[in-house]
Amino acid sequence: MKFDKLVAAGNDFLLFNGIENHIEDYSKLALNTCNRHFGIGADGIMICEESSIADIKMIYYNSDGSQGEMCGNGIRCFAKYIYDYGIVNRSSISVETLAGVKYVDIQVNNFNKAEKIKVDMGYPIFEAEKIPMNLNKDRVVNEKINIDSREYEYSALLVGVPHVVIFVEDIKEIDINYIGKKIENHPTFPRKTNVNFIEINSRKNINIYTWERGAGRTLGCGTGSCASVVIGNILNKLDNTVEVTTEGGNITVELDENFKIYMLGGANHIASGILQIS
Ligand SMILES: N[C@@H](CCC[C@H](N)C(=O)O)C(=O)O
Repeated sequence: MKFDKLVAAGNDFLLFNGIENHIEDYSKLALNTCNRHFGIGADGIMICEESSIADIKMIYYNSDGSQGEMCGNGIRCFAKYIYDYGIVNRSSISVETLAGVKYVDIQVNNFNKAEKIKVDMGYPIFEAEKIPMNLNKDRVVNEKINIDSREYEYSALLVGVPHVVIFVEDIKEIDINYIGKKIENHPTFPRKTNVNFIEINSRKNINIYTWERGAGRTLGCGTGSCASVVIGNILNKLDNTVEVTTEGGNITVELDENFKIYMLGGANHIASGILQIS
């Protein structure tokens, strides 16, 4: 079966055409192909399928074989894949995801290939119950969580997938592999969570380190970048338009006055190949 590898902000993905191929088990496909030693290597996979409510359906699985409702860097790669291969022949595309229909605008280069992609990410969800969390609160802002003997001040919200946002003075001092995994699996989050550590450079620029639910440490996270800007804005630490510096590249996040989120960034095609199915 043909695969393509794309990357956005250092978050790498394998894309498969589910319209042309019958794929038996997406979870197994993700586990096998994302493995960086025995597979191709990626943070997750996406499959395109026909949609009855949008131009196209995006199915997302993390590298551990779990399904994700949405992926911010992923949807930019997905849009590039769909546009560049002419699967949908328009530069404004609606994409069905498990987190609702997302609207994507593609800016093309001189070779008629997708270069910059703007995604209307919709509205964040703040109610603890819907994130979901074992808490009864309308907003989870500046709550406390204990990991081993240390207390962290965190905020949580749903931007398609659950996110925890923690502001720190120096992100390099955080043992994200250890703390990220602990918070991901903390009993407060019955469906686990993504975890973002943020260092503020100015009201318009932050650095972010992310630990992803289902994928572990990644170089960037689109939904995590959006979640972090929303919380930073609520706490009056950040403006409405923020450049998010991930370890794999920059993403611009814009909020309107009602917290509707727009995410803008690039996506690159790395390779195409044939997967041997045994
Ligand atoms: N890489 C992501 C998020 C992918 C989904 C996530 N790990 C989950 O299942 O919660 C992004 O760029 O948003």
